[in-house]
Amino acid sequence: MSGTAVVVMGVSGCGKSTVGKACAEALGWDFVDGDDFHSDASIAKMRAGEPLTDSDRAEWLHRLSELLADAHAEHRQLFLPCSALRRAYREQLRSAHPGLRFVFLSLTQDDSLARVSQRHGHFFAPALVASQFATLEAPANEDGVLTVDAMLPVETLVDQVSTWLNRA
Ligand SMILES: Nc1ncnc2c1ncn2[C@@H]1O[C@H](COP(=O)(O)OP(=O)(O)OP(=O)(O)O)[C@@H](O)[C@H]1O
Ligand SMILES: O=C(O)[C@H](O)[C@@H](O)[C@H](O)[C@H](O)CO
Repeated sequence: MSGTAVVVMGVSGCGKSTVGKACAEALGWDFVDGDDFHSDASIAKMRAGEPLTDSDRAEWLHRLSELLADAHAEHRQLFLPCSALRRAYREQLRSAHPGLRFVFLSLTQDDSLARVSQRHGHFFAPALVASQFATLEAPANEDGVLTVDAMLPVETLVDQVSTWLNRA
């Protein structure tokens, strides 16, 4: 699995950071949080309850693509949480890292809203959850994708991801 990178994707509150971090710890891989690559302007927008546009996301995805290209060149094993809501965003990331994999954490809008509303100290405004679902293009029929139920316990999700990676 040398050089494997996994983008943990899905709408806000699906558990990308939690599950990505737990998988990285369990497997001894690197963890880099995609949210750390947003511009200050994008963070301010999300805090204010304003959805990001394609052009807001373009620069962010460009930075993440550079990170993935470096990881590929260095044969780094990496978990990277990134919403990657649209297929075009995923294609952009794939073009930076051949063989890039995605774990899609799937959950309902009600469950996402409940999680985002209960979470404290995070910039993401709960009012934005609906727009996340409006933007989401689920990664059906795409190669290298594992879809999992985001409401399962974290340990179960780590097991599912590890089994999938070991099978490849
Ligand atoms: N499998 C799970 N079971 C129970 N609670 C979970 C699970 N996954 C995440 N959570 C909780 O749900 C909330 C959202 O999780 P997290 O911040 O990891 O989501 P996220 O997808 O990274 O969100 P964002 O994209 O908004 O940063 C947190 O309070 C976290 O503790
Ligand atoms: O693509 C987007 O609309 C945004 O990037 C969000 O999804 C955030 O990155 C994150 O999920 C919030 O914490």
